[in-house]
Amino acid sequence: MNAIEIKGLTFSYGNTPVLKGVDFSVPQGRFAALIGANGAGKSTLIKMLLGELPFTGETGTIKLMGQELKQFGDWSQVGYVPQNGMASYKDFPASVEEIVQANLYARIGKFRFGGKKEKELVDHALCQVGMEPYKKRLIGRLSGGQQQRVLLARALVNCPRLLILDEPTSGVDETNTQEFYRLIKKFNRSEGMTVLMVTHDKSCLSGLADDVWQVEDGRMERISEERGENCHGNI
Ligand SMILES: Nc1ncnc2c1ncn2[C@@H]1O[C@H](COP(=O)(O)OP(=O)(O)OP(=O)(O)O)[C@@H](O)[C@H]1O
Repeated sequence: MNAIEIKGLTFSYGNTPVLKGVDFSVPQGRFAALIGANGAGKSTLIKMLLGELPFTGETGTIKLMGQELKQFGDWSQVGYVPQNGMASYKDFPASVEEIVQANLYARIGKFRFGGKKEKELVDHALCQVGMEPYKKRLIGRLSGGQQQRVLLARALVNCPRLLILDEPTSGVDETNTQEFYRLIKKFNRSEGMTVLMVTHDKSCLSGLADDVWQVEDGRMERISEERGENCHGNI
């Protein structure tokens, strides 16, 4: 099954077309990278996948885990790490553990606070990314690379089947970038977690991504693969 399947997708901001008939799929368990020039439409595509932009069936189809986006409801299956996720929240008054736990509200419910089980899940997610020792610290008092690791823990706390990352290491130094990629690859391989990562860092892709897709002129083309049969169109 494809974790992501997009057919004939078009999207415009006002009268400006950005996506002009995108065909794209990521089979479950695979690691796909998305590259393309500034303004090519990568983040727009991610926003559409996350249901953050208006979408009508007339402009193509998006399926997540085999379900039409409009019907898809279990967002705990999807983890998301944004670009420079906490950069505009320097004084955000929440601790690392609160930031991660916030992603558990769907299971905690509106009327109570997280209990022992939720605290264990948060600790586990923070341990996985090496940030458990910082759990009481305010998020704004961490470095950019550390904040991105916390956002990765936040994405992982629900054990998602699909992890989407939008330039997760922009502004992160080389050593921490490599460590970040190593972690993502580990979850992809050991947990079978499907990964879609937007990146400008082409040098990282060898040995990391199974497929590399390029967005150009509103369309997508698969330009390379490590495991697969052909280099164009859907798998
Ligand atoms: N909210 C918006 N309203 C109007 N136009 C937008 C909006 N957001 C993005 N755009 C335009 O849509 C196009 C695609 O933008 P998008 O952010 O998807 O590109 P990108 O490939 O992610 O770029 P980058 O690599 O710079 O992050 C760009 O021309 C951009 O200026």
